[in-house]
Amino acid sequence: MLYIENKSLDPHFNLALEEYVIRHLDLGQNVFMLWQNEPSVIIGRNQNTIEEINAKYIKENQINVVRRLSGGGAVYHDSGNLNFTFIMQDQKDEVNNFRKFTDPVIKVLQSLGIPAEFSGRNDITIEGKKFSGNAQYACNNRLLHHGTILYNSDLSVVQNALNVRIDKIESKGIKSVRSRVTNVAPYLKKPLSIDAFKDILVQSILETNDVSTMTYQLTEQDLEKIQEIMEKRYLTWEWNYGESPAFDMQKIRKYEGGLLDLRVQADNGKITGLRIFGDFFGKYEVSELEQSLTHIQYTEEAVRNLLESVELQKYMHNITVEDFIDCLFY
Ligand SMILES: Nc1ncnc2c1ncn2[C@@H]1O[C@H](COP(=O)(O)OC(=O)CCCC[C@@H]2CCSS2)[C@@H](O)[C@H]1O
Repeated sequence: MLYIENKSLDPHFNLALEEYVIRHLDLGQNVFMLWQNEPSVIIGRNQNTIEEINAKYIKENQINVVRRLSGGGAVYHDSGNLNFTFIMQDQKDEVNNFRKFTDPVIKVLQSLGIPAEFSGRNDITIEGKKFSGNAQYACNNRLLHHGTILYNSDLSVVQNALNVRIDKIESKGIKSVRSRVTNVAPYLKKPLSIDAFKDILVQSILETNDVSTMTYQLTEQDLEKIQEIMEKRYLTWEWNYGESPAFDMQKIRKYEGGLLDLRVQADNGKITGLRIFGDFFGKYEVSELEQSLTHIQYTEEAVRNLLESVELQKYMHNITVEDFIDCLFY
């Protein structure tokens, strides 16, 4: 097993690094990595991004939203959350064997006096509260297993960033399990910094006290390729939002000018169908507006541009562009 040290806190870089290692880097050995992100929501491969995030909170708090290659639900990361990744050379038959990868982590925690246990489908918990979610991705006969460890994250943000009014949305995407979460650090008998915890973890996984002899340093060439992957995928709106599966949604809100009721169908990040109801009145048929909004990108910017260009007041005398945007996106 080789260790790749990675100090980046950029989720786009970190997910591109994982992809680079599993798809392109051949070190002739299995690889282990530990990494942290600045505040980010990491969306599962088959999820509907818009459904998983609290868009308003995410914008106000400048939280990144990035989709990963592995399946499963949406999770929140900040620098108090430690991620671990195993990339196995030839592990077809290990797919879905989560315990093989969570057991070594559980062992370390137990050695620190923490009653951690594997639970359910893909979690590690303490006293029934989740602190680690795990997911896998297989490619070219290799297997990537990664998991989170909430060490000393801001748990109030976890709830806020992922908090969505699910009742308003019906989706074909996979919904996250909104389970109760906890940090690890408060359970330690003696306080330990996240860096010290990292050292203990990597030494245990690599079964050595001298990690440096088993550490691979990324080369300039590696970094260039990671940068390429990052730009082609993880920094694009198309990947992070556009990949979302089709969904149907109804949003009803009351504004100063009256009720607004929007029914939206979207696919691949585009609005594919829209009906507008409510107690507004205008000079023109609202179906004209519905048609203009259909087939444009399902982004705040695209919708705002369109609404401003058609003079919304012609169709809905008493509803402002801001009301419409609020109803559709927040
Ligand atoms: N950081 C973190 N760690 C553990 N659990 C979390 C976290 N953030 C949120 N949650 C809780 O888990 C559920 C989602 O659980 P669910 O089981 O739906 O999804 C997962 O666990 C996916 C794990 C992906 C791990 C990858 C490893 C590196 S990149 S991301 C969410 O609604 C919260 O209640």
